[in-house]
Amino acid sequence: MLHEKLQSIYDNVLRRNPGETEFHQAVREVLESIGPALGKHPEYAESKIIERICEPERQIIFRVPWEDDRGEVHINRGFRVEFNSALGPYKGGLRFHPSVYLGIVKFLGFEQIFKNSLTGLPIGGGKGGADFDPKGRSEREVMRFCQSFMTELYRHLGEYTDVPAGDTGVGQREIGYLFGQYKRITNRYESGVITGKGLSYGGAQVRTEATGYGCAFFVEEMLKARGTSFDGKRVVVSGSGNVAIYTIEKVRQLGGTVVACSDSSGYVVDEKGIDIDLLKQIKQVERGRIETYAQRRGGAAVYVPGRSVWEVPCEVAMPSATQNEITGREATALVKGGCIAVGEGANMPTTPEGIRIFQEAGVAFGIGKAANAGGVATSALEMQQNASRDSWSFEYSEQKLQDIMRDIHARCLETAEEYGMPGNYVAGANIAGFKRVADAMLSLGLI
Ligand SMILES: NC(=O)C1=CN([C@@H]2O[C@H](COP(=O)(O)OP(=O)(O)OC[C@H]3O[C@@H](n4cnc5c(N)ncnc54)[C@H](O)[C@@H]3O)[C@@H](O)[C@H]2O)C=CC1
Ligand SMILES: O=C(O)CCC(=O)C(=O)O
Repeated sequence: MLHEKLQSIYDNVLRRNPGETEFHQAVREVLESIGPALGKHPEYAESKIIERICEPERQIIFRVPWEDDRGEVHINRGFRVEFNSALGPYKGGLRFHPSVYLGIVKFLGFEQIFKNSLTGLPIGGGKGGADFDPKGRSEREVMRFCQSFMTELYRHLGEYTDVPAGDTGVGQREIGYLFGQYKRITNRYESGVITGKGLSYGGAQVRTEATGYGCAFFVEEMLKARGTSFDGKRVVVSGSGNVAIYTIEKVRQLGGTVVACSDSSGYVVDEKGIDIDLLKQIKQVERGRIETYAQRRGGAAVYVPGRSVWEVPCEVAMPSATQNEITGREATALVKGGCIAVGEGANMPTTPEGIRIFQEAGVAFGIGKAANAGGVATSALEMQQNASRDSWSFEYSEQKLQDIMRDIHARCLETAEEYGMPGNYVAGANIAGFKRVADAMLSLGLI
């Protein structure tokens, strides 16, 4: 239930952004949390801070024409939503996936405002992407697409303006092509204009691993707060992309056993624990399907096509694939199967009903904007290194990431406690993330 004033703001968001259901969901979740902060700070309402936060500062939509290997012309749609720059340049990834439309980019950009604020680092919120499907495309086709995408986007970017990175469908390969085209068009070696770069041309140690490692560190803190640890825990991770792979790797180092992971075609169960080297070979080198993993593991693993990985019982669930993958049905099954903690590596992977079920069952629920903030935080560290023409060691960078995740965890818990909702990471993350942005917006005046 929303407070009357917040309901009217939400109704206005629905009216002004018709059909953008994922954006509506993301806004509602934040509005449901921040009521108590508004009670303590009437100045936010007086200056219409919430109405302003819900309206992007700028939305860019553009045509992306490109030619495939047979000479056929394709037209895709590109997006960049520059949501909020009160804390720093717009910062957030690019998603290449056929499902991308304005509502998805706006939900991701909106989440990014609060996530970036929670890191404590000087980064605003933005997100972008295209309805391009890289699956099945050749190297050359992907390169031509990235070049055409950047040929329009470059004019909106800059290390002090807007700094993209990767997300679903955009990894180090695509970042290389995007940065190469930016450099070519502008004739500037402006390393800090994009993050997630390769180590040979301005990338930072640990950025590739950061979202998954960070999520594992966050869950470790949640478990510690409940007097337990990953040690001996049975863990399920959805997806098998960037976030999933490094979540699996770190969970194993922390003593847990990841028994299942997935892709959009199905899932694999490997009771002895997912073989991370094999998974990396299939997914990162060969860009193959998860079914191949079970084939190569012989009898040790089983492939289950076309079903949700959330039917596999576990003590810790780490959704790392896509939005709304855990609905009320999956959450109920997870609780019945003995799940005690959830760490969201993906953005908004749990529906509002799923969140309610976890919270009512007393499951430690680590919301994505806190649990997966390690990726963007390490991007901000990459920007710091680029600005000072420096590069830090892996060990130093990983320690920084772990410290940041511990701080975020502590901030969520302290804020939830302060506002009378102890242990509620959703409320803690939303209120703490919101307050920092709101205070900066008040200081900057009506802009
Ligand atoms: N890359 C990053 O640094 C960050 C990513 N995220 C979020 O994490 C999630 C995953 O992103 P990445 O790992 O970067 O993307 P990716 O493109 O590397 O991997 C995505 C994975 O999800 C799987 N997947 C997609 N749709 C699926 C479905 N319907 N059912 C089952 N599996 C499905 C794909 O098969 C693939 O294994 C997204 O929600 C993204 O927004 C969040 C924070 C940072
Ligand atoms: O590293 C970044 O700038 C963005 C990461 C991202 O897209 C996310 O946090 O969802």
